Amino acid sequence: MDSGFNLAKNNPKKSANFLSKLFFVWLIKLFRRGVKNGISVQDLYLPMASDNSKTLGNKLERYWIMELEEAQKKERKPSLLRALTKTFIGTYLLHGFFMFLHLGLLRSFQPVVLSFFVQMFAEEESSNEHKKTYQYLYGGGLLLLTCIVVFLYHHSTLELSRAGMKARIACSSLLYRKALRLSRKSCGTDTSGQLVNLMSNDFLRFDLVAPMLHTFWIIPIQILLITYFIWEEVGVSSLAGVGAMCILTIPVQGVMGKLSTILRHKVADRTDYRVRLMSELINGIQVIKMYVWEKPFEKIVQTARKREIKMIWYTSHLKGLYNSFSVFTERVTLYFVVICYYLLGNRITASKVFSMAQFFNILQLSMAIYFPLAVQLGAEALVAVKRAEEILMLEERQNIVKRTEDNKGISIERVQASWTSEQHTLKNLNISIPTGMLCAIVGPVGSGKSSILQLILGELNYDKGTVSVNGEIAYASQEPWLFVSSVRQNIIYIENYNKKRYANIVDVCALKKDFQLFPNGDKTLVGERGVSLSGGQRARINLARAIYKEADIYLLDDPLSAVDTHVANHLFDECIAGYLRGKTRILVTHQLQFLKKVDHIIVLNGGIIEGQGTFTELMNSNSPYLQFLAKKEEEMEL
Ligand SMILES: Nc1ncnc2c1ncn2[C@@H]1O[C@H](COP(=O)(O)OP(=O)(O)OP(=O)(O)O)[C@@H](O)[C@H]1O
Repeated sequence: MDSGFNLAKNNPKKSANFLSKLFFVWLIKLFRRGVKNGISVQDLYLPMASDNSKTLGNKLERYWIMELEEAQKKERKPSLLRALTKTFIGTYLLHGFFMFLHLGLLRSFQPVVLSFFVQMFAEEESSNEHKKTYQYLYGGGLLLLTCIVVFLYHHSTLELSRAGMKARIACSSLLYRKALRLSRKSCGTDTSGQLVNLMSNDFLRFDLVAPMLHTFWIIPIQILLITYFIWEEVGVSSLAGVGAMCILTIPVQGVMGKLSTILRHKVADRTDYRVRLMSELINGIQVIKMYVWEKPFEKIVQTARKREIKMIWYTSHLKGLYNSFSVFTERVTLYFVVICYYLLGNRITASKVFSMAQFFNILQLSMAIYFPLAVQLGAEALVAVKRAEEILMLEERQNIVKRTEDNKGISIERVQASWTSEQHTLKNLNISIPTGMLCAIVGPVGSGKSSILQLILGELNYDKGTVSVNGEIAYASQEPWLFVSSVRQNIIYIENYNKKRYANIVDVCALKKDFQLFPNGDKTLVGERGVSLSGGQRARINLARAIYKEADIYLLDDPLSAVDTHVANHLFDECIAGYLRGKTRILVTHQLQFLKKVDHIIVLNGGIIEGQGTFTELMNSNSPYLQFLAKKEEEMEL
């Protein structure tokens, strides 16, 4: 549960002065360390306050909630893209303007100054009296222009990438928060694979796409400006070059953009499937090894990976094909212009060819590299946003916990709830459990016992009736859940360690003897998902974690079935009926001997309450399920 370290070094950018920021001097220490020893996670600085995941997550969440409300009012689909735009538009536009300055304006002027500079060395200019002064002037201008372009380029690209990084972090934070609120019903779908893939893969596109997005409006302006400059240099011949450049790039880009969206969707789906498959395999690795199913499962994974790689192969080839276009576009266009200019009877000079080579180099960079890259990354980022939207729209847990002063621990009235749209799992449920009562839920397999606990936890949403729960809830699941850490950490979980309480709980959960058997007592490490423990030990540690939490209501899903009768009696008498006395408790169980000791029993069958009351009341009313349990017990005793 603990990542093991915290970043401790303050970010030097915070205290850096203007010059240090301008030349990135604040980073030199880190680079030096990197050159000497390589950089490890411990060397990294604390993020700036404005890059903090909590701050960014809060900001985006605010706009996302506003977007949800607006979409509901206007009866349209909510858009994460709109929320993202509202969150980051300020800084993004400012640095977009700086990008326009260097990419759109200053870069386009560079070849013009270069042309003047080259002209100063041409023979016919030798008569010019101020030739030297102009040479210095244009040379200095060129140098100054290059310096400004370099500074603007680095700082605006860095800040725009930072905006992309912020969008990635904010989206990851928003999805993480959503994942914690998802109902069990939503978790049952393909969600976990999708979440992992989105956070580790899809959202990375934001960092890359952020500096590129401005090219959508800057490049058309740049093209107009450069076309004008080329026109000034070579007149009508410029159209041949710009036309050739447009033909070689725009249609290809359109096709590329469409194809890359389709392929990205396919790759993402196949990666989701593989990640889900792998996580299921790892979860069930014990069973797979036990039945020696390694080879067939290896084949399944290989097939999934092959299908994924096939799509990645197509994407890479498409990228390769397009990159090969960019290599000859610049030369071909320059060739067209020069030939056209010559055929129209003009004389070609060095200043014209040099400046035009530069103009076409810029055009080629923008039209054949930046623009298509922006189209491709934009399409991929859009797919990521759409996929994130799907998760953000999934059903959430209902928060039904109330704190009222009345004596009602749990009250469920006329509730109808279902996991799927086809069938109702719980029907017309009426339960009232006063504070401090010990209530047992019994019923055949699949009758809905665990579903009632999920309903109380707010994990199963209901479409009719009311559920009110008065107080804090602790829950012990039917399937024990353990994480990789010490046994003690598995029990205290996220609560504070209280020696006395902990010792009591170890005692009532019959764990003392087990701790003596462990090599390091309760400090023994639990292996991945508790593989080094027996089923009974896992169930008791899982129960102990729920009991350790100071709560008003304890929901215990069949904790006694994984242990022998002797231990089950100890758990019931010492823990459930003893230590937790005075708390509201719901115990799911199949064991008749405990039903005699509880205050209230609910008999469930097919999602309907077949009967409820004390043990004697139910036996007197000939409850079929209790009769069945009693008969079974008699048979066992014989
Ligand atoms: N997370 C879930 N998603 C979809 N359906 C579910 C989910 N959990 C339970 N169900 C369905 O709800 C019905 C009731 O299941 P539930 O687990 O509540 O029964 P149960 O009485 O606790 O059974 P058992 O004694 O085996 O634990 C079953 O048909 C089951 O398939």
